[in-house]
Amino acid sequence: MNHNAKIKIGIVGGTGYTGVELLRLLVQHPNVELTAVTSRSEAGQDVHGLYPNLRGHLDLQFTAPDVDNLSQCDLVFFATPNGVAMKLVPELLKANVKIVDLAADFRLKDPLVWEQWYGMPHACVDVLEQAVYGLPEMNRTQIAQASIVANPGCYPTAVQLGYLPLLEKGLIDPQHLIADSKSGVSGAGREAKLGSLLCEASESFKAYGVAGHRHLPEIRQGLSQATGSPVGLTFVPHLTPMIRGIHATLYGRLNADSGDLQALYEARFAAEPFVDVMPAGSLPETRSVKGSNNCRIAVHVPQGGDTVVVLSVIDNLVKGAAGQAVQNMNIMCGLPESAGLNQVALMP
Ligand SMILES: NC(=O)C1=CN([C@@H]2O[C@H](COP(=O)(O)OP(=O)(O)OC[C@H]3O[C@@H](n4cnc5c(N)ncnc54)[C@H](OP(=O)(O)O)[C@@H]3O)[C@@H](O)[C@H]2O)C=CC1
Ligand SMILES: CC(=O)N[C@@H](CCC(=O)OP(=O)(O)O)C(=O)O
Repeated sequence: MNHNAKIKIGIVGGTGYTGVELLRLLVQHPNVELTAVTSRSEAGQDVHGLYPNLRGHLDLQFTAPDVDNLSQCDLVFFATPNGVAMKLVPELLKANVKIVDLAADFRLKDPLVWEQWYGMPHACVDVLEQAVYGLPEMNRTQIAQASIVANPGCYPTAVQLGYLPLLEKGLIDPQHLIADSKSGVSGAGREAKLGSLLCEASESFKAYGVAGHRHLPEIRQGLSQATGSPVGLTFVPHLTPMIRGIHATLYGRLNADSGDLQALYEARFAAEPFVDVMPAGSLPETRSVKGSNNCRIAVHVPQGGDTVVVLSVIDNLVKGAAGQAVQNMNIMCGLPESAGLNQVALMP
């Protein structure tokens, strides 16, 4: 790709929380030009009319999601509910448009598993086969060659990054992994839902999806790739009364000779621009990554026992969605991986 010409970008689903987060990041990206931002409900309206944070940064109107219009782009992000992208992507790929899907349409390699968890048959199994799972810390080389990237889910990003070093080295029992994970309410999207109301979600804390959450097969698929064989995982998500952030507390039973885990984590992520292994004994906070594309990780072995506890935090809308999507775009387009992604988190 010619680095002097700006990459023409389309966003399908520009009114949602991940859509506006893509806009926040991309208006400051040096190598892109936003050419199409879609919304069915806001078509014809100024984007900055809905999101005043973009006033002075973007002069564009929402348009209806039209394939002919989107085909003029070099790369299109889908920030839409599950099941939307798979209907439009085949035509866009034929028009040589690269795709990053923030939804789950292309994340699960087995179409029957997808149907089981998402309740609908897959619309383009051939495209599913060519899609690359967009966790750069695992699949960077394949992402660089991909026409279509499946951006990981928010919980799966925090959980997989936290477990990878231990599983790659075979240091924990892969059959009894426990991922106790908490998310802010923006993880549920902008659409009106009872559970997202202030009076329902604030000043309270609860688990959900204990019997089975659709991120379970996604995390299992990624961790099985890391170990080379199926893993056993108990994944319990929780809703916390905050807007952004994911905190995953990950447990594993150590094998006898596990060695210096702090050194292992530091070495595994030394070259990763967006994974910060914190000093021994640290307790990462979600606010330390709020608004940034970082994952901060700390590794503990309480009382020197046989259980390792890994703490992994991300912003669900950034490393868990839009930031990782831009990171994938950078890799796919041969740009510096950190281009447009150097935001420092907001504290407090
Ligand atoms: N929120 C988060 O933290 C994360 C979300 N994701 C995933 O990213 C995707 C987007 O999430 P989020 O931004 O939270 O969702 P929202 O509900 O906030 O936004 C959805 C967007 O999609 C558009 N849309 C809805 N239906 C269609 C359709 N049939 N055709 C075209 N556009 C449509 C909506 O606009 P309009 O109706 O006006 O067209 C809206 O802009 C989802 O798949 C979600 O699971 C992934 C990781 C984290
Ligand atoms: C707090 C909350 O509701 N979180 C969402 C997950 C976030 C997400 O959007 O994940 P996908 O991209 O895989 O759909 C949930 O549990 O359904």
